[in-house]
Amino acid sequence: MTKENLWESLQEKEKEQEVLLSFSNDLSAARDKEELSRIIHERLSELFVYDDFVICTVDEAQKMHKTFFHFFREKPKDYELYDRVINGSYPVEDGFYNLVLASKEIIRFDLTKMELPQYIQYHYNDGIREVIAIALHNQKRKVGTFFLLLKNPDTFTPQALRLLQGLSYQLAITIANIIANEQIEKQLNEIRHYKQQLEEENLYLQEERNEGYNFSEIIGAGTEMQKIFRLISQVAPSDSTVLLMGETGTGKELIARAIHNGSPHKDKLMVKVNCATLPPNLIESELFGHEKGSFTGATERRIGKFELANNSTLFLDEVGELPMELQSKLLRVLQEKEIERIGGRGSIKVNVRIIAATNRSLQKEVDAGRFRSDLFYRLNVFPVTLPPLRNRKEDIPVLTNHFVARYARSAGKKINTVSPKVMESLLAYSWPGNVRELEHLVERSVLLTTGTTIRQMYLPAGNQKETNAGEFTIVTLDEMERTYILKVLKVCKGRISGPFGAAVKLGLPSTTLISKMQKLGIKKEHFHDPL
Ligand SMILES: Nc1ncnc2c1ncn2[C@@H]1O[C@H](COP(=O)(O)OP(=O)(O)OP(=O)(O)O)[C@@H](O)[C@H]1O
Repeated sequence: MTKENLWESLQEKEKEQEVLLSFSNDLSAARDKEELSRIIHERLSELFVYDDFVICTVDEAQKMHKTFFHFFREKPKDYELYDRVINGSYPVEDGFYNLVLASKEIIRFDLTKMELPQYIQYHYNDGIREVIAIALHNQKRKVGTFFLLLKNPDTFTPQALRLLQGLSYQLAITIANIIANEQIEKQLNEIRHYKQQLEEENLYLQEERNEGYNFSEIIGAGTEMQKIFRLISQVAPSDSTVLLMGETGTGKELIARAIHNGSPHKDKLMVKVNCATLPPNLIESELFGHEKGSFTGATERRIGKFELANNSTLFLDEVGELPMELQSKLLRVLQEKEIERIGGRGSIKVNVRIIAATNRSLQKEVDAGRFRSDLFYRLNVFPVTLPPLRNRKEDIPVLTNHFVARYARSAGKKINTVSPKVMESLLAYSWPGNVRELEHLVERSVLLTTGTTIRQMYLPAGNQKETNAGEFTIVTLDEMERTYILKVLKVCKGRISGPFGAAVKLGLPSTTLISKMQKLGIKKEHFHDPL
């Protein structure tokens, strides 16, 4: 080599080093695939003539490879086919890919002279005739491959190949970093998901605590409740769906909690949804959750009660109130054991034990066409019907004493019993509101009592059996009015307004009746047909 040639060659090498250095600097700044592709394309176009490029990655076991990024100049004609080919996963050992991966040098493939694997055949059909391929190594690990696709072969000089070889090291490092970043991002998303789940659980627990439930004490010495206890202990340890039926206030929720507490999931939270109190447009989101922006008002992603109850129990209270559309969705979830968040892209597997409760007869609802029969059969796996309090009078004394003790304790009073006369009136009363009504009555009486014995309890009029002809119980005007309105509502089958509604019968505008009902604490469940 002459002095001039040597000098030229040195200058050329120096230029190459410069190009490599600045290219490497650019590459190391790439944070994601898109940025990486933009940098590669901008910089490579300054140096070489090529059509497309593809970066592939190999899996941990070095058995399969797939496309990491494909840069194309012309939009694929058959996008469906393109999508299938590019998103496919292919074995490394195909007589093509393994050659590239094993080689430390750049390999040039003349596609007209060889048998082509499917993913290369696709590019060949698109007019590509030469592939310049290089393996990407990061430290000792093979990360993947880089393919330059050329429609017009032979445009590459030995200098261009050298440059490409030099670039492959930085390229491998960048790709390994991007993959690591993607994994970290994925893990962060999972952590965010669990954090959100924990926050929701926490919030839920606080709400539950505020409601002040006491799960451990279910009173029921009589034969009716003893039968229920036997049923509960049979079903609790299994994962069977339970349908609790019974009038309002008979203790369905209490029993649901007892079943959960006797189940293998007792250490987890039992999640409750009241299907009657949620506005119909929110039930779906409440049950299945929603993604951010999936509807107006969905400012944050929210996981639904089904997801919250994963590997635990979901208590669907007042399930008979579920709108028809939601009934179908619930049925699908129960059958397929997976949910879809509103606005979500995929389904999420859930393992949830269902306890449903209703104070309506679901069979009657099915007959009336208001409840899907297939959902009814799904829920009616293990039905338990709680008896109304009037049919288990033997429990009234012990329940009364239990509530007296509880409310006296919390009021800081030394009340320990009720007078025989009061007990007699409690036993004679028909208890339309069941145990809840008894509980509230005792609570009120405890507050009004000054001595150690409750001597007076103000039972609503109209429901007592006459103990002595000619005797009548004095009640407040509010109680009288409440009982009368309830009676009229029952006669009117729960209709408030309209020509056959209670308002017309009572000679009141329906708005006045509604506000009276609110004032007197009359709720829908008080005048719905009991079972
Ligand atoms: N056997 C019982 N022993 C002690 N307390 C009871 C019993 N049954 C019900 N209660 C109490 O009565 C109240 C009403 O019970 P619960 O909420 O479980 O009834 P429910 O049938 O679910 O009512 P609804 O249908 O109106 O939701 C609760 O405070 C509960 O603790």
